[in-house]
Amino acid sequence: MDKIWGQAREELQKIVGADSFATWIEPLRLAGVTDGTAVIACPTRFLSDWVSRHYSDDILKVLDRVGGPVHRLNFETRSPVIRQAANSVEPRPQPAPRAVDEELTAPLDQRFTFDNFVVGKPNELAHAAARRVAEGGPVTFNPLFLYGGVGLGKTHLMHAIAREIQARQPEARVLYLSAEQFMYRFVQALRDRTVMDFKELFRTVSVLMVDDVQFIAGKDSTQEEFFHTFNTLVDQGKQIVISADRAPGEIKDMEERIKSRLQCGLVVDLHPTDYELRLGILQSKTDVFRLQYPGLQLAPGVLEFLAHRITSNVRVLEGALQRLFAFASLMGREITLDMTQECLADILRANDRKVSIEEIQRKVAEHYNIRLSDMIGPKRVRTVARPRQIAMYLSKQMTSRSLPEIGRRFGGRDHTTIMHGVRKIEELRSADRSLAEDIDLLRRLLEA
Ligand SMILES: Nc1ncnc2c1ncn2[C@@H]1O[C@H](COP(=O)(O)OP(=O)(O)OP(=O)(O)O)[C@@H](O)[C@H]1O
Repeated sequence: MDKIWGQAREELQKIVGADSFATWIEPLRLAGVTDGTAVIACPTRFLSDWVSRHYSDDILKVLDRVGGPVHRLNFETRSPVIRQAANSVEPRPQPAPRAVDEELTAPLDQRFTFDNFVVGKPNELAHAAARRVAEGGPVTFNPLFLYGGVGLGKTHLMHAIAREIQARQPEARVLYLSAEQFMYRFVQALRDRTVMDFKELFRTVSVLMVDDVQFIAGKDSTQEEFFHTFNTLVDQGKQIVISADRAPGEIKDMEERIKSRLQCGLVVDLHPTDYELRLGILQSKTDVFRLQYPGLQLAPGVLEFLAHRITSNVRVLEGALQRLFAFASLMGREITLDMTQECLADILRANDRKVSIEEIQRKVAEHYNIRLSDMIGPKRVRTVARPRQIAMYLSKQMTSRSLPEIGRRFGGRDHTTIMHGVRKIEELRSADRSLAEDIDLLRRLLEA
């Protein structure tokens, strides 16, 4: 069976494409073939319904060819290996179009465009400068130096610039590569005694873009060569764009004259993301995932929860959302707050901001001008009960405590009371703008 299914999978991947294959076919197994009926084991009912509706004909045709005769398919839901399967649906990198200089330039990721780049306060200057360079025209600042911490969008902006320039000026020679590639090319040229060709190649480009320039710090001959290349291009009025993980002045073991050259143009910083930017990015990525996983429902409050709890960097945020969609799709369930906490427990733990339930209760009580003791007391009047529910909601959102634990901290209330409170606020949030604003404010105060 394994051999037949192995061959069938290869053929199916060609027919349906890598992404659909990873999402829909990869988790399936061929359990057996009896009297022309193939039994396909699916980890969830959702998956079996979807596959039988959309891929039955393809599967039947392929199985008939490689393991035939097969006239019918029978989909059975069998216990899944969820985590493994969830891991396997990571979207494959798309084949990337290459920039003008096929031989030298690094491949550009087609997802990294200006359209897909979400702009907020922390990155608006970097974005504006990148756009300006991408528009072409007279070189006003040279180089453009973009820097910022891990996963904040430097490479994304670099690729977007390269693509945009290529689209606007197809004749321009845009050379985009990492500083590491620059060094390897240079070392290779030294070894092959083709340094003159190397120099010539670099010096004839229209736009040079070098990612992660901090890599060449401490590598003397590479720095020297980079410095000459840089100067020649600047003298010729060619645009240079550089990225690094820190400001030029802070790159250790980089020659002073290079540092000062790197600071000659415009140096812009991609700041760590704030809540609004993270939420914007999550909304934009969700639109993409919805196309990939049609029909999946996302409960209100989940994106806000992620934007609050995952603050490390955009790459982690994106990975978390991707895992969530894949998991929900395999389980055939709506993405709820509970599922999010279960599925992303490791990421959430790593990002835990350590806000305590007591702090939440104190802040909420102060904000609504009620006594702290009312948080745990029995009063049911709305002026007390509503703030208490808000504190329950924030405790669920901002800590990794379970519902029973939260219940204990709210005067020994049952976990179903906490669940009711959390749901109530989730509902009210979408309907009541001023309540939603209050909650956001409280969150910000607690995070500060
Ligand atoms: N503002 C944004 N809008 C949309 N996606 C973003 C944004 N910022 C970052 N990303 C996404 O986050 C991921 C990481 O970004 P990128 O690779 O550009 O980071 P980086 O700053 O180059 O990090 P590193 O220092 O690790 O190279 C990418 O998938 C990118 O598309």
